[in-house]
Amino acid sequence: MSRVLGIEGTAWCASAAVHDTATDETVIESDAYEPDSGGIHPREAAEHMRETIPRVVRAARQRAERMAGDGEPAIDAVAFSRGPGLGPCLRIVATAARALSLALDVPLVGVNHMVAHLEIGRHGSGFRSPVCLNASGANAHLLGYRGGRYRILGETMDTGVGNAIDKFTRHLGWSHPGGPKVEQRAASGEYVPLPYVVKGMDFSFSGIMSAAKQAVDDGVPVEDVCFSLQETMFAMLTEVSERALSLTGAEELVLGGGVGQNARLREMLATMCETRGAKFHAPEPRFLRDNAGMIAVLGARMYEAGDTIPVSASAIDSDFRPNQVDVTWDAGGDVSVTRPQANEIRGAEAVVTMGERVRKERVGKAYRHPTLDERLRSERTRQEARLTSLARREGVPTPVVFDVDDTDCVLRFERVGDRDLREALTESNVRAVGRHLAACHGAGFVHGDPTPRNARVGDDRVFLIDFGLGYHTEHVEDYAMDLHVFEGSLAGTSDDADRLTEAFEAGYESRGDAEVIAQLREVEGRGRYQ
Ligand SMILES: C[C@@H](O)[C@H](NC(=O)OP(=O)(O)OC[C@H]1O[C@@H](n2cnc3c(N)ncnc32)[C@H](O)[C@@H]1O)C(=O)O
Ligand SMILES: [Fe+2]
Repeated sequence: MSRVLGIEGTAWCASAAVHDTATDETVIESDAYEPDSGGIHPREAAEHMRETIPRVVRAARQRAERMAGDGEPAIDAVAFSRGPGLGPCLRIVATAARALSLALDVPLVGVNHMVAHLEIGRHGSGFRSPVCLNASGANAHLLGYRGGRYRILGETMDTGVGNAIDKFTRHLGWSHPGGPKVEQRAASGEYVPLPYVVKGMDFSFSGIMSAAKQAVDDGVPVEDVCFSLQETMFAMLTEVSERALSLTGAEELVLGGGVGQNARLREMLATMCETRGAKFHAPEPRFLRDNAGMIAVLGARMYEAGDTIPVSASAIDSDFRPNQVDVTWDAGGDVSVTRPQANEIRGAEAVVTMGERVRKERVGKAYRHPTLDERLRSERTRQEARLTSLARREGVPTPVVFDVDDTDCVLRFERVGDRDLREALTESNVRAVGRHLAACHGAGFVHGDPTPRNARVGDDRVFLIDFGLGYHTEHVEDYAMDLHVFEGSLAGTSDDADRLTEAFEAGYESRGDAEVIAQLREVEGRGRYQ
């Protein structure tokens, strides 16, 4: 049993909290930085931390003393947000934490802010092996625990979800944070189409933000743009969450991050989970937005697992990624991969009935706006039929398409393979996938969602299926993204990802363009905190 004081201050929220593991009580003292105009200015934010951290820490210490029994130490350890975040802010928080740990002579715990955003949901729900959606200011990603670390199953390729919304509201001259204001104005809006960009479990917000700004400049009512922004961005997040549940076989979803305070996002995720028969948990708002409570809760778990650091090794890391953290506490079981196949499979998007032939119906999604829903379903049905046939002509094994109905969104295919690649993850099979993707790219299109689930293995061939997210493109970046999606799903689902990734790339290189592999390295190395 322990009582841990946590300190948070990665960007806008100066906060200190105490978590008592005996009573499961968490008290939080916060002081928000509110810029006079524009977005967060790093120097002003750091100034805010300098001014307010001592006060919130003092208040939290007083609360800890009141919680402690007679003769008992009030605080057993000091935990702090080590990153990611704004360097000048992180340094002030770290300095305060080090000083307090030395003064009280208690251990120091360095917490990853993003892992804290999701662990607070796991703590509150009691879920064992959830998929976690972090929808915060500077980030947006899907995580699943496997083999000692949280793996990034999917993430934004550019801006974090909250920052994207805030950039849009800055264009309108609204003050920071923009998220709550967009939610308010959306209440009276109507749907207008905006770009919808999902690549496997990755996604991008840059196109939609420019389109939203342009729409306002063109005179589209602001309420309508706010409404559609939410409908589109949150449908993207819900779709990738569903795909992650489907790919990993997980049956629990937890939400984390400041954007999780948005009622429409929570509603969409809850509806999606209910339809799938999965469980959904969103922490209460005080634990969703930045707060030191989540730092104290995870800090206490780490402290009890002996995961403390000496002051000399407590440097901050402004790009600290969640998959860099060695999980020392009980993070539940690995998300599983393969499950027995039934004749009716509910994938992320469609109901697939396997008879002599395969019938695939893209069913309506109750969570998304009907107009958007119809558009996505019929576009993807048509696209899947076209690209499946085109890939065959390029020598890639794919099923024959017998029938396309883009009104009811039903396709009928030849049945191929006898299991999917998740159950046959061998080097030679992933090498074949590499070769097949190279052939598609050579013909000027991408698959769009190449995961082990979308490859079927037969006696002597590996078939690609499910081209619904594919599109024609000449951009090397798009080809690299295709590879990135496949490699990401290997990392998320296999314990042997490194060896398989190598084989996959060797297969690609045997047919494909070396420039694409070079671009893939670029994509992987890109700092995504904007
Ligand atoms: C690295 C760290 O500093 C960063 N934290 C962060 O950005 O604060 P957080 O509290 O998790 O999220 C703030 C974001 O959450 C958005 N937000 C707050 N209320 C919202 C609402 N009702 N609807 C939509 N967005 C909302 C804000 O506009 C802002 O962009 C992060 O976790 O990425
Ligand atoms: Fe955050």
